[in-house]
Amino acid sequence: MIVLKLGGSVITEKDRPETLDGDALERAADAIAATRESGTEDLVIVHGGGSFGHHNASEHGVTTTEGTHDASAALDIHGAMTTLNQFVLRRLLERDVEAVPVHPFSAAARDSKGELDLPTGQVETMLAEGFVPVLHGDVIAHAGAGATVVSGDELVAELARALSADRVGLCSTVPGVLDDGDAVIDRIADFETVADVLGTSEATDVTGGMAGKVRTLLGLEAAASIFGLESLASFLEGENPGTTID
Ligand SMILES: Nc1ncnc2c1ncn2[C@@H]1O[C@H](COP(=O)(O)OP(=O)(O)OP(=O)(O)O)[C@@H](O)[C@H]1O
Ligand SMILES: C=C(C)CCOP(=O)(O)O
Repeated sequence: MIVLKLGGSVITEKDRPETLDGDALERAADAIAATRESGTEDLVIVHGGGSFGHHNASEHGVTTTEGTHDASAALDIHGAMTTLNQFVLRRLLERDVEAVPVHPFSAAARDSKGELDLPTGQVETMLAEGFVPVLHGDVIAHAGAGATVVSGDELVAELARALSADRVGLCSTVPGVLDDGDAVIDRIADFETVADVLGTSEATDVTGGMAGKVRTLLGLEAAASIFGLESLASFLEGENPGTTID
């Protein structure tokens, strides 16, 4: 079983609020549809926010740790993410991928230490019935903090653990994690050796950019790959393009 994240930076124009990158989303949907035709592996998709969600969260001062008790602020962030989710679902459905939504705001929560609790029974039943569940970064209730952001990367990690994923892929706007000479780093096994080159996102991003991504993926049992859109098809066909985090 594969857990795949479509980075918000790939499927949107991240520096222009609420702007889809329609071409990139179509290319991603084409690659997914092509492997669904031939493949039998279960697939769970998570997408990030890009220019949907991060701008709204930033305007309301909401991050993964700073919450809000203002329901309209939470709905503003959630609404941007469900709008993007509709675009993603539609492009997949147009290609006969049986994609169905799972909205984390209604399914997950954090405890007072910020630990994510994401029940996955519904995702497992969807998979067993042949659907492709599509989750997304969102706001979720957070004990003692109101509602905070949950990143697509956190959801990927939690799903990979709970569903014992065989493969985890993060399709981003870069061909992998880059070193200080902009070459793709093949393999990352610990945070400290790459900490100096890991930055945040160049665009508005409340969830930590590449540094947050690597940190989240390092704790996983399954190896994870970070790669660019040009390598999505090869990842889905079983290769390990870009950077492997294990
Ligand atoms: N060493 C690095 N190698 C590659 N990218 C890096 C590095 N340091 C910082 N970055 C930044 O991280 C970005 C990718 O992180 P980002 O969180 O934007 O990705 P995403 O998951 O695709 O998007 P989103 O968080 O919106 O879902 C790159 O576009 C780049 O600007
Ligand atoms: C900002 C929100 C609501 C979602 C963030 O998800 P990410 O783009 O995966 O970090």
